[in-house]
Amino acid sequence: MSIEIESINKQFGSFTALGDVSLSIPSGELVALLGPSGSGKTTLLRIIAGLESPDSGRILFNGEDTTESHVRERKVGFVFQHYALFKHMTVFDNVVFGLTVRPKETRPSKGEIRDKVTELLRLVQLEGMAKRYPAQLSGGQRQRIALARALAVEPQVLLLDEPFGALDAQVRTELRRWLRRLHDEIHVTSVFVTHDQEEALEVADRIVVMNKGRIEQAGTPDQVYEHPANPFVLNFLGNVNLFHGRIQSAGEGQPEADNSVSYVRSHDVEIDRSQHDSSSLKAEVKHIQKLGPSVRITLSINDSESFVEAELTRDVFQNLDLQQGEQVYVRPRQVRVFAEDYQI
Ligand SMILES: Nc1ncnc2c1ncn2[C@@H]1O[C@H](COP(=O)(O)OP(=O)(O)OP(=O)(O)O)[C@@H](O)[C@H]1O
Repeated sequence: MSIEIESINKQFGSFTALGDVSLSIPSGELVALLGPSGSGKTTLLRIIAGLESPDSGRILFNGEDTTESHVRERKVGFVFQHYALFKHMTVFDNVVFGLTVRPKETRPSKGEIRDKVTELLRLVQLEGMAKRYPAQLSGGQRQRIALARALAVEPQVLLLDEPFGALDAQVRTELRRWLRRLHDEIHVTSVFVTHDQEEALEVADRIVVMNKGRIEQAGTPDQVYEHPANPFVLNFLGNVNLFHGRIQSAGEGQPEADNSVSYVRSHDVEIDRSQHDSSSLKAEVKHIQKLGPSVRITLSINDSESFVEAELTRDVFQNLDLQQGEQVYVRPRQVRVFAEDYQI
């Protein structure tokens, strides 16, 4: 089922939660709504679901206006961050809940329901757990059961609001890979909300970057990462350094614009012991912070007030054998230039 979001506006009092948001989601796509807290992701998701109505604009499912139709008629499945399963019910009963509450005429037979649960538990890789209670499952397993429950009613659209937000980092990583594989298997049009750029980059077919109730950019993970439309997107998808005016990057010509701001991602800053070329800037190592597989170095550029952050792999850091207080050279590998007046 395709989703068409047409010029959606939503105010809460005088606050604009969504300002003229339009987006086309083709059938079968897995889309991530990515943005900082308060950017309007959940509001948009709730409007797609029919849990909230827009002040103006339309939502079309397969070309049909659903704006007035009730949440039950929209055939959407939900998974929320804290979608508590019914504690007193087994996994089996939780998964089939949406089917057993249907009127008799449309309710599947007991045999059909049993087959369905077996199939769904296979899909979420929790075969053999039908008789357990939620308290006997891990957080990650519970979210997979929540997903099985959402899928039981054969939704045309699956909406996920920070589905792995409450889980620890390792389980989160496992589950997002698993969600990607699951989507490759079932191809249901899915929209998931996240503020975690890594999660969006890894899972989604397309990322919609939101900020202050507007869409800053929509594109494939490669497009938004490699060709950010503006400094907000660049900054949100990785740490950046900001230089007023022009700076030269290694291997590239000098940027043209005069009143421009240059942005360099931390992992695009190279540190050398000797001056490489005219793009090298002399700097002092101020601070070294080890972050698992990478190391973040803060440097101050000599004869200026500017600080630069460089992110190095452990290997590169160890080879350089950097010490706090040392004089080195920094070289931006890739510089992106945007007009000065853009606010991050
Ligand atoms: N029912 C409401 N009444 C008033 N303000 C609201 C309501 N719902 C949301 N808002 C406001 O609208 C803005 C957007 O909220 P929304 O939940 O869509 O953001 P979000 O991007 O999903 O953020 P988060 O990642 O923190 O959940 C926020 O500033 C929020 O306070």
